[in-house]
Amino acid sequence: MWRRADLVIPFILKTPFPIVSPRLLMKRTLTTMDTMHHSSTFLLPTVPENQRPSLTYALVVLNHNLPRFTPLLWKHAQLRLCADGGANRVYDEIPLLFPQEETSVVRRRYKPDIIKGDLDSIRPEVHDFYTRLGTRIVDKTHDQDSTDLHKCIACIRDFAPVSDKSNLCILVAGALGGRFDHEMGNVNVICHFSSLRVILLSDDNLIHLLPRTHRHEIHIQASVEGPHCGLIPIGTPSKSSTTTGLRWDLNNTEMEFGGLVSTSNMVKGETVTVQSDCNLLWTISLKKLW
Ligand SMILES: Nc1ncnc2c1ncn2[C@@H]1O[C@H](COP(=O)(O)OP(=O)(O)OP(=O)(O)O)[C@@H](O)[C@H]1O
Ligand SMILES: Cc1ncc(C[n+]2csc(CCO)c2C)c(N)n1
Repeated sequence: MWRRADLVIPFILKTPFPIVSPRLLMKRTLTTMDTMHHSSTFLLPTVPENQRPSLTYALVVLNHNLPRFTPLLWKHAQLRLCADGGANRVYDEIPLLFPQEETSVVRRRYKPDIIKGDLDSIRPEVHDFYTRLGTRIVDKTHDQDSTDLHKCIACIRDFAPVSDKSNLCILVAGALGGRFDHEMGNVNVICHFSSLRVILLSDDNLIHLLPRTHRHEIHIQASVEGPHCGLIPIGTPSKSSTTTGLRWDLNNTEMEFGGLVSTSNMVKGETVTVQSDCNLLWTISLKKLW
């Protein structure tokens, strides 16, 4: 659980996926490589007892169309940030998801803990509204070399309590389907913070990184996601990727941009496993339920 004091006391990052040398990595691959589990239970209205995640969630709202399931993410999260103009989205769009309720009541219920960025997009009335509610507004105008999302993830990484770091999961709402430079900037952020679990979300898609340091088990929540999926080598070509549970499985397969990348693939059952010599992006379609 985050307390206010936790937000102001920096801690040294203890990476959940320690950096290992290629030789050691090879040795571990041949012996035991740790398995990392992934499950989109944060998209379920109620999570069954036997699927309760051991993760702590933080939510970052970006300045693009809010996914309709944002209230669900908000409920799961223990810390809620808006990246600059993301605050306008919470202010304008959350009340539209509750048409039966009074706008001002809904607005007060959805109070971000922090608004962070260069603050060139948040509107003055939105800034005033959340200042009065007690939201911490962090102005970083001088930094024009990193995106507002980058600033938010760095803030969560630096200020989350040490005990929460290894099971911290950051959900990013409104990350896809907008301006392509912003989308690529958002994907770059998950690569930059590759030791953290960061999940990019839109109404239609979910994307996260599968670090090469681990074997991965993805537990498909078929009621909310799939069947369309993809595995994409990002940054460097993969000499060898192997999967189970896909319509078109990879078997020590090479992948690279300009050659083969696994798009338009499909999940077959409840579990997909992935192992690769490179970091891969995992993407899966979301169902139109909300
Ligand atoms: N069209 C979009 N598609 C995807 N993500 C977006 C889009 N617009 C904004 N974002 C995300 O929301 C964050 C906040 O955006 P905002 O519009 O407030 O500021 P910006 O000046 O456009 O972004 P930045 O300062 O990060 O370049 C951005 O850092 C980015 O991650
Ligand atoms: C090579 C290079 N390309 C673009 C930018 C501009 N830029 C990158 S992130 C960002 C957002 C700040 O909120 C801005 C303006 C830069 N600095 N360096």
